[in-house]
Amino acid sequence: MSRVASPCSPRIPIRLKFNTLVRASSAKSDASLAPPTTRKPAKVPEGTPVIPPQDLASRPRRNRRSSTVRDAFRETILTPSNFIYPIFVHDGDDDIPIGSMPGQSRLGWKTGMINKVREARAAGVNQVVVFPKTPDNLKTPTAEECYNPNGLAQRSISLLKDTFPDLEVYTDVALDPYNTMGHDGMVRSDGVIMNDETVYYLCKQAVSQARAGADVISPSDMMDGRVGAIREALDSEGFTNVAIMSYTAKYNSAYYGPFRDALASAPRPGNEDWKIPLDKAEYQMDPANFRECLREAALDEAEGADILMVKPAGAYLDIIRALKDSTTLPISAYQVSGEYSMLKAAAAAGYLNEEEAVLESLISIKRAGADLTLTYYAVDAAKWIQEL
Ligand SMILES: NCc1[nH]cc(CCC(=O)O)c1CC(=O)O
Ligand SMILES: [Mg+2]
Repeated sequence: MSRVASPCSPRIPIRLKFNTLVRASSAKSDASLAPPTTRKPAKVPEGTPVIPPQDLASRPRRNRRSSTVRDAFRETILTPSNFIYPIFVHDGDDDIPIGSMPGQSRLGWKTGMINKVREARAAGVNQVVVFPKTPDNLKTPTAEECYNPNGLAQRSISLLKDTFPDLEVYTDVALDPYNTMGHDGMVRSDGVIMNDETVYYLCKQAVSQARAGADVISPSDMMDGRVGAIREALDSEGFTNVAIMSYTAKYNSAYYGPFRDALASAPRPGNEDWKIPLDKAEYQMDPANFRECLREAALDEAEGADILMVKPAGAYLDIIRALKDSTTLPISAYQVSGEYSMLKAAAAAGYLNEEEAVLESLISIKRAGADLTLTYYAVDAAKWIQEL
């Protein structure tokens, strides 16, 4: 009995010869299309058509046929040591749930923060990034509170390092949590966000965080030249071991909404006298653009960044892959508040299996090239991974 050639896969002569021999000696009926085996034959549903097998040299499904085989060939494995957990702190005692981010709270900077970090460490997550919620009365147009040695961020960093010396503490460098106008930089009356004046304060902010014990300074502001300026400021103060994780390709994204809610840091409307842009398009990147990410990456690398970040993550996997291929520096990606809240909302509505969808999103980010992932799911995901 001769086999039916598949129209798209040419016959391979050697296979045909072997096949013909086998068929010639044993083929008698349709039943012989099943391979000879001493194992009990599996049943097929009634109505299954009896057809000769396709003549395929390659059947990718062979490498997916059992969980042992799938485990053996899995390229991307999540580990909690790649996660960075972003925490929000406030200058009070109680933890205050964040409405737009179910499951996340503004933690009391003492007890709540320490308890949460202890829980994260128990799950294997030993890296955090700290975001302070500045009380309104401490905000100014030029954001001096950002480098207050006794500010909330500085106190929180200190307490974390005193309590957990081996915890890797990342800090946020930008003016928006301290700026009355809700921008990452200082705003001029014509609505221009001033670059170099802002960088001067970012350097003071970075040094104050290093003095408090920070391990990694993370500028999230997107001002030009800030990585080099911060590197120089840190070095000149003796902090040559403090690293910089630059928000290199940070896009002007709607997915930051819940975060701005959490910190009450959204841009405020201005007036005739003082124009305040209601978005961050002047400094964050246009989501429509790709090539700019390579330019930003080359600059940050030349200026001395230790880690390059892409943000957001899920909708920017092409950017993660491009940076990964353009540098030998480690790449991080930030699964931002909006990505978290979308997954939470869909899970709460019963539209998605939360654990499966979240782990898939994190695998995809890592597969795209992220060495580190900042995610509000860090602790949950670490626990799920341990249970797998
Ligand atoms: N410097 C601001 C900053 N740092 C981190 C985030 C967003 C993080 C998130 O959405 O989870 C933002 C928001 C923004 O740029 O407006
Ligand atoms: Mg830049």
